[in-house]
Amino acid sequence: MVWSNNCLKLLDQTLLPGQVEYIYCHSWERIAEAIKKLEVRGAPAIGAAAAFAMVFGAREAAAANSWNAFKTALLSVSKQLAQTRPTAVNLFWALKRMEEVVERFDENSSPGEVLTALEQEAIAIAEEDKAVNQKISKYGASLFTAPQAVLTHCNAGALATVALGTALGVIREAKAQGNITKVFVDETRPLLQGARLTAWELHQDGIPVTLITDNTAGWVMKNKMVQSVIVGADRIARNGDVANKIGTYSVAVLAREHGIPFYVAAPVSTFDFSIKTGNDIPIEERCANEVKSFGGCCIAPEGISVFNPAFDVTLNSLVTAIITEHGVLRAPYEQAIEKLYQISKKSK
Ligand SMILES: CSC[C@H]1O[C@H](OP(=O)(O)O)[C@H](O)[C@@H]1O
Repeated sequence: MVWSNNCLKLLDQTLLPGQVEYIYCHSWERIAEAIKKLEVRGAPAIGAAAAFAMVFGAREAAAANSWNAFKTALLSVSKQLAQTRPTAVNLFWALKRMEEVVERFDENSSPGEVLTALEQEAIAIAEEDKAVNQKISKYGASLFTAPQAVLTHCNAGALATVALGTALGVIREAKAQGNITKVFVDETRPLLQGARLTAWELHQDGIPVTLITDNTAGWVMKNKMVQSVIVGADRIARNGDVANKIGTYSVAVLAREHGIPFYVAAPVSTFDFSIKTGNDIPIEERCANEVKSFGGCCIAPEGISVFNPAFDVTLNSLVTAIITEHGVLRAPYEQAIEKLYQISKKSK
């Protein structure tokens, strides 16, 4: 994503890999639509996009005739952005950061001052994500100490973040260090973020990719074709339970069964310090048609019921390590995440 000349330029991820086309957003409503339609997706990317949406929202709200009316109008925009997708906590983390900027001002502040501060905060959120992913990549690569094949699920790459990616950032760094021989990519039904996005990203980088169907992951592990698994995350609870794309839990159970390490790469902004366990993570359910059709063709009988959760929750007991910008966390996760929480508070 690129912010320039009062426009947020987004790569339309619904058209990849066949078409590389951009969306030029000049309003908070267009960004909200892009998040809902997964034209922009991935927890950190959603957060950064929402931050820029708040910049547009503030400019619209600045037409209000009082400070309180401005704040009320902007809060309304924030609430509507919060309705776009429920699981990725980065969305709410970014909205909160933008709202906190407004609290630094009052009715005596000039509108220009407030708008400039909000734009600077959105830019900071985007720039921080790039730096955070570089740190995650370095810490994560330290776990790959010998050449190996790795499996990943969904897309936690540059497309899911502002740049570089979380899980794919680790894979890129480990590859640069000579420790990734091949990446097995789960296609990731129903929206195929793995086949369409991760395979595209890694292929562009010249990293050897082998695409598999989601139900091949177990057989790949059983046949010792991979030595590790790494995925991203959308929300991590204080006990280390991890919400991620549907199918992640199954991969984690298979990895445990086959004695393969299961790594999660995620920034502090993906931790929800307000919830104790994964039971409290809201799981987005999406429309039935995403499952009942494929490429515009009906693949199931009309009238049948569909259960289409976009995420699942991997229990902390199945997670070998969580890679963050402050280092690698290991069990017991309650203590490790409490330390992370203290570090994150100090770094504010
Ligand atoms: C680096 S966060 C990526 C995370 O987000 C994806 O979900 P979606 O494509 O629905 O936004 C998936 O869970 C990825 O692991």
